[in-house]
Amino acid sequence: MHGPLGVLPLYVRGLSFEAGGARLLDGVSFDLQPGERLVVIGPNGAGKSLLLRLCHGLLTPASGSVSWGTAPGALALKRRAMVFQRPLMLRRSALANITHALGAQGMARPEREERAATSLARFGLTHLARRPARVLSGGEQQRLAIARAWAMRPEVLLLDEPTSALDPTATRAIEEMIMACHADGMTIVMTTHEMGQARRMADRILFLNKGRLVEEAPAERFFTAPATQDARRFLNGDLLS
Ligand SMILES: Nc1ncnc2c1ncn2[C@@H]1O[C@H](COP(=O)(O)OP(=O)(O)OP(=O)(O)O)[C@@H](O)[C@H]1O
Repeated sequence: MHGPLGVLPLYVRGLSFEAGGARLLDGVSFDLQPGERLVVIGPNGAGKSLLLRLCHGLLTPASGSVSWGTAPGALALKRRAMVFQRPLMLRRSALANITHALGAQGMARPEREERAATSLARFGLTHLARRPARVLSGGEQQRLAIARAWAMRPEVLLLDEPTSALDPTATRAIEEMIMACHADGMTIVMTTHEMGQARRMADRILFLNKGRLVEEAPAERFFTAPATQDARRFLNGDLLS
């Protein structure tokens, strides 16, 4: 999945974001290497969603830079996909939501149909193909959103709290899908509130607090021996936003 013009590594340097006169993200720097599962955690309002949105180009930084590999801009955008907390579905069938997204990327119709069907089958969702996407349950919609993202064959999948509105069964299904995307070669960046999920999913942790990157560490080390007092307090449930 990584062509010569890939989007990785990602280099984020001194990234800041301001709104309403407030500095909401302040000087965040990190790298992302191919094949990683990077999980961004931190209290409410820490800036996790902002960081993902800035990385995906949905927001413009006040200062600093986001630099995605060597692929030129338009191609780099095609090579990453973002999944939101509440999926955006068009008023059409589950299958058509995928074919539409592929069409928007310029894929020819016969290939779109085949790719969309393959994607639903990959995740055991074929039975939903003809159902209107908007009447699917929250968990089904999120599974469809990930199948749609997978269909684009991105190098990088960005997920912003993909399970926060879901029950434990649906959460497990989504986690398995994300792991399957990773097994298929995609690099994963996700935010979560749920520390059990962060432990299950992460190779590496970025811990944000009040718009700053407080700690960056391999997941095992972060959870067994956090280096900062803020991270220790957060893991003990004592650090509130
Ligand atoms: N476009 C915006 N304009 C003004 N303030 C914003 C904007 N987007 C986010 N914020 C504020 O920036 C801060 C960080 O928001 P962000 O959504 O990134 O936090 P988060 O870490 O994802 O939190 P949560 O875990 O609650 O989702 C919050 O105080 C939020 O209210």
